[in-house]
Amino acid sequence: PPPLRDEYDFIVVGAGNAGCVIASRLSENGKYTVLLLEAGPEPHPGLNVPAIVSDYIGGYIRIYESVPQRNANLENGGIAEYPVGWTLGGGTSVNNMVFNRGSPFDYDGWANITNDDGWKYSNMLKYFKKSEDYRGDFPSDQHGYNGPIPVSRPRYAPGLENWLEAGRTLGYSIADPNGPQKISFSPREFSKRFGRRVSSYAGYIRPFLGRRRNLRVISSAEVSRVIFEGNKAVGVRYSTNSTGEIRENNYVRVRKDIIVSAGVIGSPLLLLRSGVGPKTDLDEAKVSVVKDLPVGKGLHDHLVLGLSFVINNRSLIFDRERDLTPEALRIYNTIGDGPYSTSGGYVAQALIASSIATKDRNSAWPDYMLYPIQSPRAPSIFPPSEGIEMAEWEAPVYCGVALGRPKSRGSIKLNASDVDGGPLIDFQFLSNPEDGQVLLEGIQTALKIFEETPSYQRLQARLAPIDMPACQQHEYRSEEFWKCFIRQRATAFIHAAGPCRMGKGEEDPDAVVDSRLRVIGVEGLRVVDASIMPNVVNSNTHAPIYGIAEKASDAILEDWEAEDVVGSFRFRKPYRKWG
Ligand SMILES: Cc1cc2nc3c(=O)[nH]c(=O)nc-3n(C[C@H](O)[C@H](O)[C@H](O)COP(=O)(O)OP(=O)(O)OC[C@H]3O[C@@H](n4cnc5c(N)ncnc54)[C@H](O)[C@@H]3O)c2cc1C
Repeated sequence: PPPLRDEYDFIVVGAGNAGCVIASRLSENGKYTVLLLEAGPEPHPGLNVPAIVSDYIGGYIRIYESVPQRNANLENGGIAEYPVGWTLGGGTSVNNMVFNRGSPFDYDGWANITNDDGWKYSNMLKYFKKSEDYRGDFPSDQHGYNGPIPVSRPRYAPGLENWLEAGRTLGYSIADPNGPQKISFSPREFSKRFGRRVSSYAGYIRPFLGRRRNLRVISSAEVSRVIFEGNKAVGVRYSTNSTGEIRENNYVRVRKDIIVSAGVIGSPLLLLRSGVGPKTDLDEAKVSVVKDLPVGKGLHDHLVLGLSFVINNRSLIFDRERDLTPEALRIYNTIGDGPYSTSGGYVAQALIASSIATKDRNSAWPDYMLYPIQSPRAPSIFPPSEGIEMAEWEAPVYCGVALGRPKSRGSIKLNASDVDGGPLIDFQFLSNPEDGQVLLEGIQTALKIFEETPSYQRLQARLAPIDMPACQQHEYRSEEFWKCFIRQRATAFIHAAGPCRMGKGEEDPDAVVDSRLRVIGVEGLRVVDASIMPNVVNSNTHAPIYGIAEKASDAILEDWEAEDVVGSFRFRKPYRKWG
């Protein structure tokens, strides 16, 4: 790698989904020096093989826990686990790779909130296209074909046809999951090439390592503070831990901008520890205040729960023990498909609008997502299938029910008695009752799909009995029962957003960054990642973050190119005077 300098034009904190895009784009034209600091290590190559990610993921995530929630996840004491990627590539090195861009209404809503039409879907489209190398089932002018992130889906997709047929029966169209979102059923597409994961690190950074002398990447380097002189961010302190030898208090200075892309927990935490946040909270934690801003407020996440069903056909599930055979490995290595290419049996999804969307006059804007998981091993956020009684020819499948446009808002705060320890994360799930209503309607639609459509009736699909003592005072499957079930089971979908939300600027009391993602009221500091979304998109989050980061890179380059022109005039003026 190029030698470490004392000072860089740009320092990017966090080589995750957004950070890799920013560091890559800012170093592309060769004019600027860029340092990319990542707290986690190099990712393990095993993370690239979708079916076996769970064997490796443990060493490459950090798991936070929420404070006990009053209305959600009660079966786990209200504590929602929140894992984040802790490795080069961040979330994109550990996630399930489901690629969904979200609804045009999501982005048009951000344009309204920020008063900046640059965020409208029609203006974001070029950035989505720039990030994408589309190989999916729905080619159109909505897609890019030369970007760093390949988007495709394996042909191996057990149960996909049943799902799509059920959608058609219920009157839904089958649509592109990554084009402008519609109320529809779809196959799922993923950020994979040849059945292998392509993370932000693999797509945006690795091809240029050693080739760009102006780009330096350091892994296992955790930034502890942004350092200010007055209200100007001038550098960062970080510790390194590459060879097991910890070196604290390294310092590096910045000439132009520090871009904080440390993720939805890491970014607000770093800002708060550095003195940017609500004055009362910082005073309580004895952190001296650089700028009083609502950092940490506005945290929210999609809320998800799993329903377990049983079907009569074991060939329609991915069963790891049965399916990962030497022959399957041969197929995977030859054509990049087959059981090794599946992200745990994720094959399809549906996006639907509830009565709440209609009440809000947004009936074309879906607000919940349903997705089948064709596997006995559900993600850890769902209960295991072991307890389900079934015949040997039967198989368990799950249906994920996810709230897409949550209205409840929570917060992330420093723990005042341990500023450098874990934060206090409070999603305030279901504090807005409309969120529970949307989930209830989601459950009802899932039941309709599995119990009332011929494609699942042929599979003799049935709901696995729910044994939930906390809800047994309610009639089984009554509305009250489901409301109780939601409070017991619903948990974080790991798509959190909002604690550094963007807004109109200084006059907007809820905003931390302006629409060019500059931290309000300080100089030389930006935030670019999931935490800037004022309202989370109604979709999985990694495809939208590629678009956000591409747009932000353009804004940063534009701003500094304009500044450099002004700067050169500032420099020349005295010459003219003296001349
Ligand atoms: C298990 C899991 C499954 C998921 N599945 C999907 C899916 O299928 N599809 C989808 O679209 N989304 C999925 N997501 C969500 C999605 O991946 C994330 O929302 C998204 O990648 C977050 O991007 P980001 O840029 O905001 O942050 P991240 O990608 O999390 O990047 C932040 C980076 O900053 C680093 N960091 C943090 N603090 C510091 C510090 N102080 N100093 C230096 N570095 C720091 C972290 O290690 C990390 O690498 C999933 C997430 C997880 C965890």
